[in-house]
Amino acid sequence: QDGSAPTGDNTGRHTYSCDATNNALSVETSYKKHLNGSADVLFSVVPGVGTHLFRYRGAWMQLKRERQTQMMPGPVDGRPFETLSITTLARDKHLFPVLLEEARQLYAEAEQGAMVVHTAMGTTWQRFGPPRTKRDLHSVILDDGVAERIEKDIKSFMHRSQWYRERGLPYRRGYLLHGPPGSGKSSFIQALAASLNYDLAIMNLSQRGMMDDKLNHLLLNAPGRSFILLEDIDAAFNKRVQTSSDGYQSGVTFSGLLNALDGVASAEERILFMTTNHLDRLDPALIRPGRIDVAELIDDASPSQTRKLFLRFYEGERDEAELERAANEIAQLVEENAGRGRRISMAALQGHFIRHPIDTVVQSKGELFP
Ligand SMILES: Nc1ncnc2c1ncn2[C@@H]1O[C@H](COP(=O)(O)OP(=O)(O)OP(=O)(O)O)[C@@H](O)[C@H]1O
Repeated sequence: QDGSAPTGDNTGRHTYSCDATNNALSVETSYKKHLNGSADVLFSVVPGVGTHLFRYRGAWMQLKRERQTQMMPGPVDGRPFETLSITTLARDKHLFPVLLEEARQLYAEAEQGAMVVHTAMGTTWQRFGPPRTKRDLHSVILDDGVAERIEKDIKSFMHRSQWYRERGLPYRRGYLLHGPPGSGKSSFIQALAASLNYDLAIMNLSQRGMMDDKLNHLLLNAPGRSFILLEDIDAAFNKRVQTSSDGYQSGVTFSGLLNALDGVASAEERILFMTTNHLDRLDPALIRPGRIDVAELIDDASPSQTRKLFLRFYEGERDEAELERAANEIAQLVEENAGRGRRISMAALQGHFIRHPIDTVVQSKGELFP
């Protein structure tokens, strides 16, 4: 470390130079903060800014890493532009395509099986931590037919770019998932994106400093091949413009959201998901083709979801007939309580299954509806 202030930003990616001279290595640190407050820190040693010599398949090559003062514009993460130049003797130049192809493959392997999550920071999108392991779509259990309907719709949209283009329509689709907390809205969107090899760009409209113009800019400059997720959209306009004690203003207005959704059409595909716990608080003007094309209720646990979640959790721990009996018993309890207007979220059911091994899960079922 050369004692200078780290370059970087609040995403947690910092680069410290080991040495100001050439051939220096840099240590790149990235951290990912979890919701429970814990953090993972990763280090990697990379060639620092300057000139480096290395051997590749018997040939000497020179790598020059230069950093410009300008920052990368648009949906990337505010890092400076860099140029990497590789030089070798003319007799070894056939190795360039080999080296680039190997680099491409290594990159693809590292990203495979993982999805990148971007979050909105100011007016740019930033990668949120290292790529995440993809969640299996079948691990999110929605009520019968719901997941299949959404999946079918989105796949059909993905095959219709030509159709939209020929009719001069903006190539966009909007989905609204509404329902109580802990029903799997966010988990499903994340798993669906992963299953279709898309990344996720998450934005919360009520986050500090979010204003109409920022929202518009972020939507227009969303990262490529990503689902955009606007969380808790109702929370935003209930507050209107707020000024906190430090004079900081934030607030997205309803007309600001409509403008951003309708914004200047680009040829790029846009797949937008919105979630809310309160459908009744949304203005019907939102539900219009191009803004929200498909709205689905993602509700508290149904008896069928309860059964499936149970079987997924305890699969293989008893013989099938015994598991079926236990699953049905819990599902029946959920059904009886629903009849009395008492519902339970999938998140709460999951919590119960995590707390109890198969031996105690049925006898402690009373805890589900205290
Ligand atoms: N339908 C489901 N199937 C499997 N797991 C679920 C389901 N619903 C919720 N969970 C589990 O509960 C937790 C919370 O779920 P999630 O955040 O997706 O809910 P949500 O509906 O988006 O909630 P909120 O409205 O509060 O954002 C996650 O750990 C998830 O695995």
